[in-house]
Parts: sequence; structure tokens; C-alpha cells
Amino acid sequence: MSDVLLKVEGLRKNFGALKVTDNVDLAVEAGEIHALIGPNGAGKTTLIHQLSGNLKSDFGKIFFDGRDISPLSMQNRVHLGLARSFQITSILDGFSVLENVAMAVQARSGSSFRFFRNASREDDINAQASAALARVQLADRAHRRAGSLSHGEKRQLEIAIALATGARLLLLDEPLAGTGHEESAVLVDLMRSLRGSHTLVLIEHDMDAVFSLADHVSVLVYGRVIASGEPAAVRAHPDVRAAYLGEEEIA
Ligand SMILES: Nc1ncnc2c1ncn2[C@@H]1O[C@H](COP(=O)(O)OP(=O)(O)OP(=O)(O)O)[C@@H](O)[C@H]1O
Repeated sequence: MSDVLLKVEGLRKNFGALKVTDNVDLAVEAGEIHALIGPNGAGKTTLIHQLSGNLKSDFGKIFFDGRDISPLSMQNRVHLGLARSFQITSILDGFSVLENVAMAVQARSGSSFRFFRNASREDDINAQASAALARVQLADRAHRRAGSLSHGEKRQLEIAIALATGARLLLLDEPLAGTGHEESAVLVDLMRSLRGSHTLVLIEHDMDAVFSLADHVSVLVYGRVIASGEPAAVRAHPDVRAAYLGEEEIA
């Protein structure tokens, strides 16, 4: 039985005369890894901006857990559990890795904490931050300066920060961009480990990673979804093969 967490209906965004996203429908099931692929300029990043609330849509609706979130700000969407990594989070290089995550926990808890002593509140925040770091395999870096992390570790930290905001659905814009082979393998394992407990929507150009990771692939071309389904079916789709001719290798 399907359990759709994110549903998109007829979403559009024009920049002047350019239809950047054009009547996009999507259904993302809870717990799945859903990859958005498509040639350069297809509208993938714009769509992610629309989903996160960073960009207002011209038409269409977005439902998150059954609720119409189309009118909500990015901040309100984050509160509901929809977070865009690599955008809402900016790592503060001068703070420790743990402090970076603790700030996200604190931002989520806001004034809802009712502790008598500050120390117990701080302990609780640090415990939650440590749990998020353990989840992304960065526990041993907790007390390092965030600025000293490698590029791949910073991406792991960004995911920990998104988890610490209480995100149920993570929007990831090219999580593997700029990572080396080993870093990329760590991040792929990390994303795979989140399957089930979290829902991931990711844009990715690394087709090997996409087809090894994704449960569902949607293909955007000129702002339209030309195919959406299980990876094997999407890969074999003639329109998809035609769209990728001369682009990235999809086979
Ligand atoms: N703010 C903007 N104003 C005008 N045009 C824009 C704006 N943002 C994006 N575009 C245009 O919209 C189209 C889609 O851009 P978008 O970045 O969403 O594509 P993409 O699929 O993410 O591409 P890539 O894979 O290269 O990152 C492009 O032609 C781009 O030039």
C-alpha cells in the first residue's frame, strides 16, 4: 500500500517567457529515495526551490503529509519536517562540528523546552546533536572545528544538521558534486542508511549513484516530467534515452 508523503500537482514556474517547470506532477512515497534527473537546464533546481519554499510557484499545489503547504514559507515547511540540505544550513567553520548540529537542535526546540536547569537542557541538546552525528558517521569528529573537515565530511555534517532540524523529508541538490570516489561512496552509503526512516528527494548527475540508490526516478526535460517510475523501467524508456543522447551516459 502506498503512503505518499509528498505530492505535487500541476506545479509551474516561468521566468519571463521561459517555462522552467511546466505542469509537474510528482508523488514521493514515505521512506523512499526519489531521484530527479534530467539534462542541464531542465528545471530540477528550480523544482527543488519550489518544493523547499525558496521560490514561489506560479501555479500548482504541493501537499506534504496530506497538508497543502503551497502557501507556507520555507521556515514553516522546515518546521513541518521538510528540509533542504545544502541551502538552509550553512556550516559555521569557526564552531565545532557538535556545536553546528546543536544549534540546529536548539533552533527546532525553540522555547518549547521546559527545563528547570540550563545544564540539563544543554545536555539534552548535545545528546540529540551527538545522535545526529553518529547517524552520519561523524561521531569521532564532534570536537573538531567544522572548518577543518574535508569536503565530503562537510556534506555529512550538512545532512546531520538537516536531521537535527527534525526533517522527515530531505531535499538534496547534487549531494555528490565535487566529492572524490571515496567520499562519494561514504555519502551513498549514508543516503542508503536513511532509506525507510527518512524520505529523500535528490537531484544527482552521477548516474551510477542514481541507479544504485534510487527506488524511484523522475526525469525532467524542458520542465516537464517525461518519465517517472522504477529505475529499470525509466532507464529503458525510449523518451529518456532520446533525451540523454549526447548527454550523460545513462546505460
Ligand atoms: N532566477 C532565474 N531567472 C531566470 N532564469 C532562470 C532563473 N533560474 C533558473 N533559470 C533558468 O531556468 C532554466 C532551468 O534552470 P535550473 O537551474 O532549474 O535547471 P537544472 O535542471 O537544475 O540544471 P542543472 O542540471 O544544469 O543544474 C535554465 O534555463 C536557467 O537558465
